[in-house]
Amino acid sequence: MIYTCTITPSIDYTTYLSSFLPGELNRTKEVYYYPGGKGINVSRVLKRLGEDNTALGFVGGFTGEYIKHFLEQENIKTEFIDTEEITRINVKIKADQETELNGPGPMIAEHQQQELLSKLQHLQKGDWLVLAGSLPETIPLSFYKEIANLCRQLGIKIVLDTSGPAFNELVKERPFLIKPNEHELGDLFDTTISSKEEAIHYAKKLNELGVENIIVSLGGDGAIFVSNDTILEAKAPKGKVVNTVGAGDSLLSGFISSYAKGQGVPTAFRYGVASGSATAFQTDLCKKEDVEALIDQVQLKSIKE
Ligand SMILES: Nc1ncnc2c1ncn2[C@@H]1O[C@H](COP(=O)(O)OP(=O)(O)OP(=O)(O)O)[C@@H](O)[C@H]1O
Ligand SMILES: O=P(O)(O)OC[C@@]1(O)O[C@H](CO)[C@@H](O)[C@@H]1O
Repeated sequence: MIYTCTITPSIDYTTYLSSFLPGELNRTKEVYYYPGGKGINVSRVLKRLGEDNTALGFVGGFTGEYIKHFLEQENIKTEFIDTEEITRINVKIKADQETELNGPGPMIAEHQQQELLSKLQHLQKGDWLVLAGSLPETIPLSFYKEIANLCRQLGIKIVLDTSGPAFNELVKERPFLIKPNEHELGDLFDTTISSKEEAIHYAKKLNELGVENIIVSLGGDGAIFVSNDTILEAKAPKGKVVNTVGAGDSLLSGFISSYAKGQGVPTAFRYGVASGSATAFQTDLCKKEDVEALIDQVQLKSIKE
């Protein structure tokens, strides 16, 4: 079974305008209220690609209820822990540029952290745990390490798509797979990544530190895959970009859904990149048929060191 865990979910209030003027009253006609947060996006895309999964994490208030209800409507199993705080609403403004306003994560009390650990103790050998989205600094780093240790003891594949100080610590715990974008990869090494060669160089360093598989997403330029014995470059399909929110989460979901079925890395990576682009080309997250329509347009190249 695949589990996702979103410590900081959101409702993504997504609106489209022909132009956005900061400091002015902007009236908008096209709005969407999507359940969001990276792990939740991964759950939604996995389900659309045919993978049953369970969404874990913390939600609260009327926004939390909305998220639970939305996911249940999509037949996604949820086992959220209730917070006393209202789950944040993130604002995504799509005009000539994409502007995002993400709220802070919730305060998670000690007993709520323990509740999550107890749920994780029921995972079985061979299960996957995708820990995705920002990790609040109000939770001690030791908690995230406890999660990683538990997964190692239980034989669970841990996948990380996160950022910040907790991410810096968690990469040392030898996760199975991580998916930074080029900025997040740069932040890990206190540097700026400005070329594919640099992305490969730093991804290799992570591999040497014990991360088994690294996917570096490069937006419209596609992505890089690095493991012990493989370096792949994938060029993304070209198309009209509508909303890139969740494109990285879709890339991860596509990769996991294919890999978990026993398909090899090149097939899974190609499927992942097609999923990321399929999401970028529409308002909501991609569906299976959108991904399959793009597969043949993903150009894969093996890179020799
Ligand atoms: N402009 C684009 N054109 C085509 N494909 C795109 C574009 N932007 C993103 N993608 C696809 O989505 C994948 C992930 O994109 P990106 O690197 O922007 O992820 P991210 O920064 O993690 O995004 P997010 O955090 O919003 O999920 C890319 O590898 C690519 O396949
Ligand atoms: O604030 P975080 O947790 O870093 O990112 C949250 C978020 O921007 O990421 C998702 C897209 O990847 C959105 O659904 C959500 O609003």
